[in-house]
Amino acid sequence: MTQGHSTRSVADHAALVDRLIRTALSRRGPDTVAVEDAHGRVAHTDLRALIDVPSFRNSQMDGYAVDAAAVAEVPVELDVTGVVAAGDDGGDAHVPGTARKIMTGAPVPRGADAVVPVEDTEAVGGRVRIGRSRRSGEYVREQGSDVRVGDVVVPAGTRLEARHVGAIVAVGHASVAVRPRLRVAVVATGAELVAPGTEPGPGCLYDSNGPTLAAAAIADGAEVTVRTRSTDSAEHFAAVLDDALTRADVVVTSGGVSMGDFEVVRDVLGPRGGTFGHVGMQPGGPQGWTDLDGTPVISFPGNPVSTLVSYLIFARPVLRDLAGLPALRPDDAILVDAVRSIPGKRQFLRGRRTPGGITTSGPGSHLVASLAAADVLVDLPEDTTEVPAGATVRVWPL
Ligand SMILES: Nc1nc2c(c(=O)[nH]1)N[C@H]1C(S)=C(S)[C@@H](COP(=O)(O)OP(=O)(O)OC[C@H]3O[C@@H](n4cnc5c(N)ncnc54)[C@H](O)[C@@H]3O)O[C@H]1N2
Ligand code: MOO
Repeated sequence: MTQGHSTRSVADHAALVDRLIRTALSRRGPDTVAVEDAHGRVAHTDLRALIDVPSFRNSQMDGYAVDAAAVAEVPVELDVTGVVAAGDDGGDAHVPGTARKIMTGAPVPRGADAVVPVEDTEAVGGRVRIGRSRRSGEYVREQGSDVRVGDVVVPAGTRLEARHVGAIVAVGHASVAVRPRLRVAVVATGAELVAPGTEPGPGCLYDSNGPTLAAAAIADGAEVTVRTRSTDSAEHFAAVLDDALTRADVVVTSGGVSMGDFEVVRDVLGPRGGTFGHVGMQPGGPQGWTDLDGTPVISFPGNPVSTLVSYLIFARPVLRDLAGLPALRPDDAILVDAVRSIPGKRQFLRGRRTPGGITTSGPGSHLVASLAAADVLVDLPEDTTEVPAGATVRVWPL
């Protein structure tokens, strides 16, 4: 990608960013975390059962443990030989032709093979009248009927949701090996930028790209370990960058990549092996990337819409995949009004779903409030120049 000459395709640049970020993360080994901290992490290996579940035969109902043969003919009255509660051991073996009161989850006494729910019984002194017959196995949860020792309970690569955490605890794990979480440094550049909550001087504005990129990376499962700003001084940017490199697997920068006199990102990273040029899209044309001894620096253009669209197209898919989050898929939708597109560039318009179809906002890359009002990106292919009202277009969720 040579400045001003060649233009890379969106797909080529996306593949490059994907490879750089995956390679960077692959240098880190798995983390081991307590099961309490495993939610939202991604299983590094297949998680197998360390014990059978259930680990002992137990009752599915509050009722009476019996041998099915004793209740084949009903009604019948049986002697009650005791009570088994959850947490008890199974007690003495069952004597055929008797009943033992039993609670849900309590071990079924050896020799008993069915449970009659309490609703179908009536206590009569020290005996119980059984009003309904039950077959062998009814309301008995057999050992290993859910999972057996050694079975895979959660495959490698699964993002651990509440249900997975419950299952891995139930099968005996106290800690779990998970993929490392991608550590992202966000560096916004520009002499004009001020922190939220401070008074912008003349010509200055709030740094909205830094918080945008950090929020987006967190939403896509990464850990944002550095959030910082640099002026357009090469010394300042180099110092900020060198610090970020010690704390992150990937550095994302915004601004300073186009053709002005103060393009600090390009000026500092170009001599360190960076590549800066154009990708055939709008917004987000100017892009850069640098491999700093295995830590990729992905450089997005500074316009707020360009920064976020660049992130969504180039970084979001790989971040979501590394975090075990499902890939976002495009839909087809109807355009309310006709739109134009720049020939030779893939265009991403900001759109909003309405009952009548997708409405679009202006194409300007500074329209940060219109961006907030949008909920889809309308994806127009390179060869499109005009799309009439009522046409079907491809839209991505924002
Ligand atoms: N002669 C040319 N000029 C420009 C070209 C070009 O090809 N030739 N490309 C234009 C396009 S497209 C874009 S996009 C921008 C990209 O410029 P930079 O990446 O160098 O970004 P800056 O100049 O630093 O800033 C652009 C714009 O965005 C505002 N900005 C920057 N950072 C932030 C931030 N963190 N939060 C909020 N707003 C930010 C900045 O104030 C500028 O208005 O270049 C065009 N020019
Ligand atoms: O590509 Mo710039 O990103 O059009 O505004």
